[in-house]
Amino acid sequence: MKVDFKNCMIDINKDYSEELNKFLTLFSPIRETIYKEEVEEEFHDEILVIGMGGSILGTETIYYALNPECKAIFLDNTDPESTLRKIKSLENPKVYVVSKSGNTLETLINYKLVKEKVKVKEFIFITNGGKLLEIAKKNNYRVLNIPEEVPGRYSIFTAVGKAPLSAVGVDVKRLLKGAKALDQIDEKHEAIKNAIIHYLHEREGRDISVLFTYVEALTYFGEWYKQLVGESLGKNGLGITPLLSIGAKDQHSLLQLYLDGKKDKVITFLTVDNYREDVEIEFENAKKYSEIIKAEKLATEKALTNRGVPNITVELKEVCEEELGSLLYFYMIQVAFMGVLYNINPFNQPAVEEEKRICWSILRK
Ligand SMILES: O=P(O)(O)OC[C@H]1O[C@H](O)[C@H](O)[C@@H](O)[C@@H]1O
Repeated sequence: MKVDFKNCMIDINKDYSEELNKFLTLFSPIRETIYKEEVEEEFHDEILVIGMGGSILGTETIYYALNPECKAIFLDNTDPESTLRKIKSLENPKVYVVSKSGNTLETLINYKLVKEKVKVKEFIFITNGGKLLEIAKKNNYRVLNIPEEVPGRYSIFTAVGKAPLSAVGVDVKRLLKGAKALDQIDEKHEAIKNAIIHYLHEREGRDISVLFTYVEALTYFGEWYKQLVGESLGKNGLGITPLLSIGAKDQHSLLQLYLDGKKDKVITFLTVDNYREDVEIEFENAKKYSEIIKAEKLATEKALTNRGVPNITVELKEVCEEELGSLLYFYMIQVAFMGVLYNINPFNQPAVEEEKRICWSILRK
């Protein structure tokens, strides 16, 4: 992957070595995960993953981006229509139940529903404790653990992602290879630079981070990015707001706002050099279909730049395991380093506990 900062419209003129040293200590448990290759699950032609937030979004990101042959269904919410439609489509799945705490309400109820309604080939629990570990022990399910010091939304390179992804045939070693390719972390690292750029813009009031993906296969990456940014940085009245847009179609819905609305945004284009599918077609001077969306992205980039809207382009060679491993690791570095710049803990999410307490009390009335 490569990052183009030419339209970032801000100068980095401070030494961040002190913050970098603090970051390297903070980030070390996450760095360790990309060097552990132990988890390889047997391939199965139908899997179901049950989880929430960091326990499922990374796996969905990679699955939906690569779109492997094997069928995978994800229960990541409690919407009855969607959940029951998914459950009805299952025949005899291998089921991964993923929850670091083991106490997440949605994961517990979705496990119970599947246990009662689906003929399951095998349950594998990826958890460190709580009610789920008790259930696993009682039913003698296989249990995989997550390094305790790795927060959920940074855990894609642990068994959380590696187990279900290897079960659907994703080449996890290539995923890790992509992350390792970005593991020489110094002040010149592009993720560190991108962190400082977004931090400095936020300090000047540009606190909305628009992820404008011109690759529909990376839509779920946007969901993962939302949680990573929202939960890591939204503390003590601080943070930036992640907003997902899909190119080229959002040029016809949100671009007016980005061009002529409040100047409170930093746009990140997410593109590929090579689309995995393409077709020859003559249209104006274009000879291939992919030339259209590339022209649209370039035009949008120029229009935003002409209006003084800061924008950065992150370009993957194409959507593949290595590039996805690099992309996820890039943003984990960026967001964790932004936590250091804000002097907050990017790895917890204390505020969400209040909602959970209230919900359990409602259900227990
Ligand atoms: O993995 P779990 O313990 O089930 O947690 C799943 C998710 O729920 C929590 O409430 C947090 O919002 C997320 O950071 C976490 O990823």
